Amino acid sequence: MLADLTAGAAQDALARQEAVSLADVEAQALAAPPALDALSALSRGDRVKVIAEVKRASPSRGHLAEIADPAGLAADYERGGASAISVLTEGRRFKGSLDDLRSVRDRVVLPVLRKDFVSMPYQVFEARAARADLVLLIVAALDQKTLSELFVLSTELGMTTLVETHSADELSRALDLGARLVGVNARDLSTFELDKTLFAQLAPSIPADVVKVAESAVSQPSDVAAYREAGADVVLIGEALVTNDPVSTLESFLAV
Ligand SMILES: O=C(O)c1ccccc1NCC(=O)[C@H](O)[C@H](O)COP(=O)(O)O
Repeated sequence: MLADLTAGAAQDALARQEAVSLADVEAQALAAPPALDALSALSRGDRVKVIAEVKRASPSRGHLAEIADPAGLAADYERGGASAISVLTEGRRFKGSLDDLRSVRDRVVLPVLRKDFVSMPYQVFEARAARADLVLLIVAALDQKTLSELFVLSTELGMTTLVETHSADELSRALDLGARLVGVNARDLSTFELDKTLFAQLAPSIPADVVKVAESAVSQPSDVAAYREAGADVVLIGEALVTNDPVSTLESFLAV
């Protein structure tokens, strides 16, 4: 599944490259206003922070929410206390787009994450051209050379990279890069199985100065509390926010 998602996202990026060349998208990226300092926005504070996700659908859950106005939803997230917004831009299975990201960027002042299956420099330039402040790189989807090249490119463009892991080996590959923002996804992206204990298993191996993100599987405040107890600085939440009232649900998660 992860290989299919990554290959599909690359195919779609190559199709967009027919319309806007690599040189043009690079020029747009370099001309964009500077990225916001997402790492500072997400660094450990007294309370857990939330990256709130704009997520219409997913391979594991199918249709989740219509979200006709992604910018309006992001504004609700901002009002509810989110520290950053994640926008799924993958079109085939998540029904997202870069237009969603651009409209969110225009509405909120929070850092915005491009959440996609990135495997090519073109997609990193696109993210910055759309004024994303963060980009996701999934260790399981990339060999170490490609991962490193995309990480360096994202950093050179001024973005923060959320490096996503799902095992001890992937975590060590993320730390080898010098990643400052590391995610542990409870969801196995190939089987969709959720392991809410994975973050607690891997977190002790993440250095104290690395910002730790627990991703997926939050459905109630006690899930946020458990991630926080296990050392999460940040929790990334999608489904629970798009299928419930976003402001009050977010507030309940932040009250733990
Ligand atoms: O959500 C999926 O089904 C999925 C399947 C394959 C690859 C990625 C997938 N989701 C991306 C994410 O990791 C989540 O959108 C994100 O962590 C939020 O998760 P949740 O709060 O459980 O919606």
